[in-house]
Amino acid sequence: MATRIIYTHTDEAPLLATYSFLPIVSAYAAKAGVEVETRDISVASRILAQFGLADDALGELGDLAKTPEANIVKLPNISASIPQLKAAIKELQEKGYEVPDYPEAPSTPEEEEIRAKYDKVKGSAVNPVLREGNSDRRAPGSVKAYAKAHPHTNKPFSDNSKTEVATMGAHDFKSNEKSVTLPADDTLSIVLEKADGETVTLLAELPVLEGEIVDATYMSVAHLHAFLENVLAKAKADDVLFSLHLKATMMKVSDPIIFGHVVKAYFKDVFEKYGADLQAAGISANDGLGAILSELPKLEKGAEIEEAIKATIESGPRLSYVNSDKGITNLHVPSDVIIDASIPALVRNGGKLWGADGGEDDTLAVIPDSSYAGVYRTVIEDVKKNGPLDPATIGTVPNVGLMAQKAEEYGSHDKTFEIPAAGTVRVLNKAGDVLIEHDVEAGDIWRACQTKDVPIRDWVKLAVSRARDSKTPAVFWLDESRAHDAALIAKVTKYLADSSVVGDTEGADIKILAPEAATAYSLERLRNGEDTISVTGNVLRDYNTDLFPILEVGTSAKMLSIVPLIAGGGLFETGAGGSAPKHVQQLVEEDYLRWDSLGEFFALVPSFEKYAEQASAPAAKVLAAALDRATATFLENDRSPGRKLGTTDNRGSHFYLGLYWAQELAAQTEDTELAAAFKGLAETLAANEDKIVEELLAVQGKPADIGGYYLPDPEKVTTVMRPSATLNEAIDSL
Ligand SMILES: NC(=O)C1=CN([C@@H]2O[C@H](COP(=O)(O)OP(=O)(O)OC[C@H]3O[C@@H](n4cnc5c(N)ncnc54)[C@H](OP(=O)(O)O)[C@@H]3O)[C@@H](O)[C@H]2O)C=CC1
Ligand SMILES: O=C(O)CCC(=O)C(=O)O
Ligand SMILES: [Mg+2]
Repeated sequence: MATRIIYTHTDEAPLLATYSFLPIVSAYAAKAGVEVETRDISVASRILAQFGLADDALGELGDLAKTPEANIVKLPNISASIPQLKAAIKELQEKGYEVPDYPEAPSTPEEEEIRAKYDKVKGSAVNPVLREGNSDRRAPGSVKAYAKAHPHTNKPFSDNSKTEVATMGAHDFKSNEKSVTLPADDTLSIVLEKADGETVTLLAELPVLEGEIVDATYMSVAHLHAFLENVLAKAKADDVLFSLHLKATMMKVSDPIIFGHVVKAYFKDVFEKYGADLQAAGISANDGLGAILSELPKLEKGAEIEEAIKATIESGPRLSYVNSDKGITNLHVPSDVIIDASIPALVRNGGKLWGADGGEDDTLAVIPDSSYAGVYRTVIEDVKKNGPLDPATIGTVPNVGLMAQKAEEYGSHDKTFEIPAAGTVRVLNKAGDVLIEHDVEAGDIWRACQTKDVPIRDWVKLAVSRARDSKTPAVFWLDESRAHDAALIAKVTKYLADSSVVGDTEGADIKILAPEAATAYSLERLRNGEDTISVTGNVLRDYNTDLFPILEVGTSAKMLSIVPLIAGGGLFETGAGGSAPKHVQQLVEEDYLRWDSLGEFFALVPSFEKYAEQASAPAAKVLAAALDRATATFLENDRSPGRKLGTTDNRGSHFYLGLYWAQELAAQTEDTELAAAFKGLAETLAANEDKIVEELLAVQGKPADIGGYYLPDPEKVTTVMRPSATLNEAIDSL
């Protein structure tokens, strides 16, 4: 397979930005003989692929990620909740694609098959496929320097702030966890023996490898209900906003169920009275209040139910709102409030969220499972006690995350079950021995997780090499009182002592601390201006790489996010954040895109470097070095998009990056042919700066037509995202 860089087409804001930025990248790369191709892994394209109407680009890239040739630049994509999936299906149908409706309650084999296809598209369906390596995310030095010179505001909590985290702490995933490390390759099975003696096979075959850690746990639904009743009463008594924080996208099986329980608990009276009507109409609380409200007009008692819902909101604990103007509550859509981004945004905002009237207030942040809630609780307590973190002076907390081969909770979906009847769930080996068992009740959410040994070794090795290379202390965030973590600690300790795995650890400062202690330790160092690498499992990888960047540099979009693939290739993620749906809304309303592509700029540097190595193409290295210097100039000159109309937006930021990059290429002496090729463009762009900026600003302020949301029209988007004829001509004639 010829070496090439695959630049992914995804969704929402990063997709729009791609229409502006990729023409520049492709033109520059072509001059250096670097091949850049695109693959469409948007949610729309993945739906079409399931029904044979588009290529299976994700499948292709998943295979590629397992080879040394892989060089993939992966932009953030939508991890679709059911309401988003249905909206995408509707848009495709309206555009003439023959894709079936989403079967809410499949009753025939054909419907089951359709449902299974959509389940492959649902939730976080891209990242786990491409992430065939562990994760190295950090704020580049230039970004830290920029943040220190131009600190954003982390607001203080008020003296009597009532904001706090509520979590179960018992009878939840954390407290019920059991773990085993497999002594040999095996095939496990998961069975439920019901109280009446009948045996149900939940999963017939679960192949495992020697040294693999398998754990299982469950959340008791009865205790979840009791907890929710308490927290709803507490939010009401304390007169704070009630907000729920889950990861319904990544935890696509368990968390929508938990979300549904919260919706049902908040609207308890409504569900007691009208639950049967809603169920009969195929309306699921798991899809959120938004989905319920939009289906009500079709119901005979629709108006009555809507009144009851309104009355509950008025009399119940005050809800936090995602968009007060549009009446979108925290409980509207399971994917609107995603914990990794939502809690850091809350901390940055002085512990306040928004209420029904758009005013800010303190909140009771509800995180049902206690596995990682303590991290956020520790941060909130720290900020309450010591004041906000000051971006001008604090250090940094980079992350090395265990992620490969669907490690831990984020790979648990095919092993997660809403238990149909009381009994005992058992994990058995092939010989029939019981490895793990739990007594469960109907409705409990039971799940198993797998963590393979090869990724663990690779992760420990990566942590040590990052600690050594950056001369930064590293802390493994592992809790010996948690069964899974205890198994992991045994391996970490073993591999740290094995130089054949980690090389020389001389001089590397490495600790193991439980997550809360690790948070406190890292925060103390952070306040002293010191850096501490967090070495974590997959969930804290996700949480920490939004949390610390948002507090340190204002956003996780500016992160360097590298996935050294175990097979030798490279996956370069662009930033650590998501696809910023609010940004699309702004573009459509006023032709202004505030998406910051720094993550893309940073990802391309190591991607070109990798290409240089893979294809023995020194010109790619020159391209990388020039881009790196151009990005530094870009930051020095403050060329990132502003937030408001009338300033340089995403498109203008690409012009400046293109200008600086061309100037760097023209000025370098390593590859004189390349320098000559860019001389003219660098001059043209510099000479036309005012004209280009004017052309880019001229379009702002009016609605923009992109011809769709999930599958926008490429021609229309091109027109919107490339509005400067002068810039286009210069780039296209390179
Ligand atoms: N790697 C991936 O593929 C990821 C995908 N996702 C997906 O993204 C979607 C949205 O998730 P959400 O939790 O809202 O998180 P986002 O990171 O998309 O958004 C949170 C906020 O962060 C800011 N932000 C994020 N990226 C940028 C950027 N490049 N430039 C400027 N600001 C940025 C925006 O703030 P403001 O509005 O103030 O400008 C945005 O509203 C979901 O579908 C989710 O599943 C989420 C995380 C990672
Ligand atoms: O895949 C997803 O849904 C989100 C991924 C994410 O948030 C992350 O990796 O930081
Ligand atoms: Mg994340």
